[in-house]
Amino acid sequence: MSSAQIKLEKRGHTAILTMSNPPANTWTKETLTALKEQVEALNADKDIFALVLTGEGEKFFSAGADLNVFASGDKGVAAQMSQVFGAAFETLSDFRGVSIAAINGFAMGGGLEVALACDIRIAEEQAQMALPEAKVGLLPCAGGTQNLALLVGEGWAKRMILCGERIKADKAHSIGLIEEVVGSGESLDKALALAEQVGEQSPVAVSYCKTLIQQGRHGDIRSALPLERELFVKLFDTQDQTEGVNAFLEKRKAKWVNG
Ligand SMILES: C/C=C/C(=O)SCCNC(=O)CCNC(=O)[C@H](O)C(C)(C)COP(=O)(O)OP(=O)(O)OC[C@H]1O[C@@H](n2cnc3c(N)ncnc32)[C@H](O)[C@@H]1OP(=O)(O)O
Repeated sequence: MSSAQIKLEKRGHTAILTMSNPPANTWTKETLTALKEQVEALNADKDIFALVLTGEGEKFFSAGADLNVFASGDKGVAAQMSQVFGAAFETLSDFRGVSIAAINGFAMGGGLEVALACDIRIAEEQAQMALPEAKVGLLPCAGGTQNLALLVGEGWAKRMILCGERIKADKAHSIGLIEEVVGSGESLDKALALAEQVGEQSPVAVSYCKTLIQQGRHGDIRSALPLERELFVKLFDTQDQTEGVNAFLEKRKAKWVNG
């Protein structure tokens, strides 16, 4: 199910979602709803283990919310948009497989927040990132104030959010905002290679591990540690558990059924 503004391509066990809303791949109610629906459909597709999110064109990953939407100063629009942003990006965060942002250009505001909702971020050397909402009298309402600080610490999060500092890919890498910098035009290939690596792991085990990491992030270690033990045992209800161990012992590649 492809949509005009969030294009979908499947390659093996990986889905590529391309934000396509020229000129700057901005977010509107429609593009956010399309993203949410695409991720929900991928979540239900047992053959998909990873998704890669990128932007169409060479200049923009995404410049964030379409600022035309907020020009009238309508509070009802603000309430609706913040809900739609939250629903879309939380659905992405909760994707059962691994999500990888291939940042191919400017990632600004909600364009960086969507990358923060992914599990892994790879950026091209020319990419630039910012949460510049306050510069236009707004604030990051799609997870940015929380997720950025969790990744890079409060100091850099404050520089980026309170001072509006825009950073380049090499700086983003040095502060831990992205995991890798690649050459211009190479982010999609790199993300696909990582997604292929994901496909070598048991998808159920990956999904449980992700749940546990999220639990540690949003909850506390006292509830995450017993859950770790519980999900470890629960893996033994799956075919993939016996398949994984026996494939190793028989010196062959595992064939996952995602169950
Ligand atoms: C909860 C979430 C909230 C938010 O996300 S609020 C929005 C946060 N994002 C921003 O503030 C970024 C705004 N954009 C920019 O600052 C600049 O762009 C860039 C620095 C990223 C690039 O600058 P340059 O290279 O000079 O390109 P250009 O001419 O500004 O952009 C090309 C076309 O794209 C339109 N555009 C860019 N960003 C947005 C946007 N966020 N909303 C609406 N339009 C946007 C421009 O206006 C222009 O259009 P035309 O060619 O018709 O003049």
